[in-house]
Amino acid sequence: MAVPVLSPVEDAFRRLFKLYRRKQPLAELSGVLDFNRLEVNGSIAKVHPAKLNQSSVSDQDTQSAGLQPISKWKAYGLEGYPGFVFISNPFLPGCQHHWVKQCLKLYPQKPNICNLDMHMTSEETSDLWGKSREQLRHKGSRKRESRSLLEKLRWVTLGYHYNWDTKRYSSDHRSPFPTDLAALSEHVAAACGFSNFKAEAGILNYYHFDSSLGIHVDESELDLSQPLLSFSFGHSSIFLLGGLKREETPLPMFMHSGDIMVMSGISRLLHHAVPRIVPCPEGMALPYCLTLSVSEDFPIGSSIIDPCSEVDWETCVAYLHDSRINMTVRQVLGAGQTFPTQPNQETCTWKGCEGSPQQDSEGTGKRLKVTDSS
Ligand SMILES: O=C(O)CCC(=O)C(=O)O
Ligand SMILES: [Fe+2]
Repeated sequence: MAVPVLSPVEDAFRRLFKLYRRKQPLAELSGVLDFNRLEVNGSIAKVHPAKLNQSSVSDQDTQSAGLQPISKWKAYGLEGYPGFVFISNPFLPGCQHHWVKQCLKLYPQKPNICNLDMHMTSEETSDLWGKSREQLRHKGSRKRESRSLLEKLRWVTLGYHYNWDTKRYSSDHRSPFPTDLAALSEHVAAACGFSNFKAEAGILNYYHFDSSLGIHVDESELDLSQPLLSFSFGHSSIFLLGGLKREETPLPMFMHSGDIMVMSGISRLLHHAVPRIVPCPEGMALPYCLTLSVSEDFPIGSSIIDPCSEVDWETCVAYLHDSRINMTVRQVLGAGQTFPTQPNQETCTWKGCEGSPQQDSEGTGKRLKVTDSS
């Protein structure tokens, strides 16, 4: 006889996740912390300025990665969340375009891996950009069923490819990590005090207005003493930052285009989720910061930012109309560390790590990916 599966007791995190994911009626968002509106809602949590290492990266190097000088960044910490740093859009005008284009045009290409590879041939998944451009251009006038391949993209893995089934990385499942994204990540990590951070794995998540990402902890990396970096572009999201235990009540906050989150120390192991994508605060088709162009004196030739042509940007804009892209970057191995020879050998190098499996929103340990509500 089949043993009935008991559904887990609904905890505070799951309750809030469902509340914010709900479409009808939409949840009241006044309790969601907005780092751009601290004068209005700063009392939702105790927010304080985060101390950055201003001399860790030269102004020339930050500029080359499309970032403002570190001295100009608005960076915040949260009382009760040691190691958590929120950097409110530190990108220079027009420089987010490069990262959006890379996420749509370059990073989905082989040898990187994406969700479409799971059920399509390599020929079918080659040149997603070229195959989607026309459809994206006619987005306004077409039916929902005719989503382009780019709009069917849910995730891309870079560097050490995260294995969604085993929830592990391995030495033989790796491709070169993009050098531009490594430089951006290493500058941000250095500014937050992690000058030897190595960008080794990336997970890019692609969301639409009906997408969410369930409750989970990122703990598959073997060196958890290094931070996890998260970069957001396009429409905004509600991000729920929970506790070490899955059921603890999370703090809801907005992530807008250009915002960066750094999770380190204890915060590296906190549960989190993205229940909902919401239109950018300006209520426009595109966040205001994405309508800005690169300034005339930007040193394009000596930058890792490759200017996005007008026609490429048109395709990006059509895609971003109802989308959000998030890039997370992780260091997998500590200096001199290697992968365990036996699959179950514990090698985690941070004492806070208990090595339990990544959990999805149902707490079943199933694969965790961006999903769309039907
Ligand atoms: O999209 C986000 O903001 C979060 C992504 C995330 O948590 C992950 O990729 O592990
Ligand atoms: Fe995560």
